[in-house]
Amino acid sequence: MPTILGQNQYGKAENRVVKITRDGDTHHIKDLNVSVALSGDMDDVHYSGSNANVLPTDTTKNTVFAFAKEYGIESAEQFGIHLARHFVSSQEPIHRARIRIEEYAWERIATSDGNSRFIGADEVKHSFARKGQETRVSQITYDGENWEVISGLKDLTVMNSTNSEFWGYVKDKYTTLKEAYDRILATDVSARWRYNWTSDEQRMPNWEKSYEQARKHMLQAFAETYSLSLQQTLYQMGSRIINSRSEIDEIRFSLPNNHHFLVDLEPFGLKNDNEVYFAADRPYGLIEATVLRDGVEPKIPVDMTNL
Ligand SMILES: O=c1[nH]c(=O)c2[nH]c(=O)[nH]c2[nH]1
Repeated sequence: MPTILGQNQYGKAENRVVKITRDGDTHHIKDLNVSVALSGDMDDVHYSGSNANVLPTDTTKNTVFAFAKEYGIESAEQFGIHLARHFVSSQEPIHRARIRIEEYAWERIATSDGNSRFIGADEVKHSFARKGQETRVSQITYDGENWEVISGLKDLTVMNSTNSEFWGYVKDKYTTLKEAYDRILATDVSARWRYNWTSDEQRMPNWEKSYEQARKHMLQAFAETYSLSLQQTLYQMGSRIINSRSEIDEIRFSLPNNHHFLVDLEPFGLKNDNEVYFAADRPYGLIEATVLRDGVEPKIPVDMTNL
């Protein structure tokens, strides 16, 4: 049965590039998921396996990261235009380039007090929360006499583009991790907190206000902690809530460490001065712990934050 090749395209999909632009100590983030699809004179590679017209998909990936440094990311559209033009105009066999880009929006974490050296008027200059995606959750249990209310949130994605280090850890024969003195710290917060209210219906907490305040304190602690580990940041987030909200006795966190690896741009003659990162999705470190008011029995189940 004779066959012919139909429409075809190829390239590297889902290049997760994060670009930090430093304007003094104010940082700006562009966080993109860039997919490259090229087409042109590609009959030979399909029919005979000749790669003579094939720019490797690996090269298309490198180009995305190198262009983030060389041209910056002014907008997704502008970045896509640069890339598409480059592939079509620099490679004779390539006639068409389709660049698809998803952009993840971030907003600065607001603070109430201006007393931290990291804080401007009312925003942290290097701390961001991803726009509009967290889910608020709660679990209410009643046995006819007593109530147990556990509230929380999941998928609250936050990032500090500086003020995070990780060093001084155990090194054995399998350790390859390099010590970091200025890294990105990013996580998707999953937290559950337990209210100490159990019965007096006249003295029920204001659930809406309590949620807003717990979320706010958690975010402020994330933004304001100069972090030596995600574990340390977790503890600060938890104790800030316990110390500022008397109605909450216990909080449990599950925090993935969303790794951002500096891209080696030296092969392209470019210096990466903590600007261009590859946002890896897996594997990730997973840091989990409960923070309790002193003297209180822990009651939040260990696995609850993973639900
Ligand atoms: O904040 C961190 N805590 C760790 O336990 C850890 N382990 C690791 O490889 N990187 C990190 N980062």
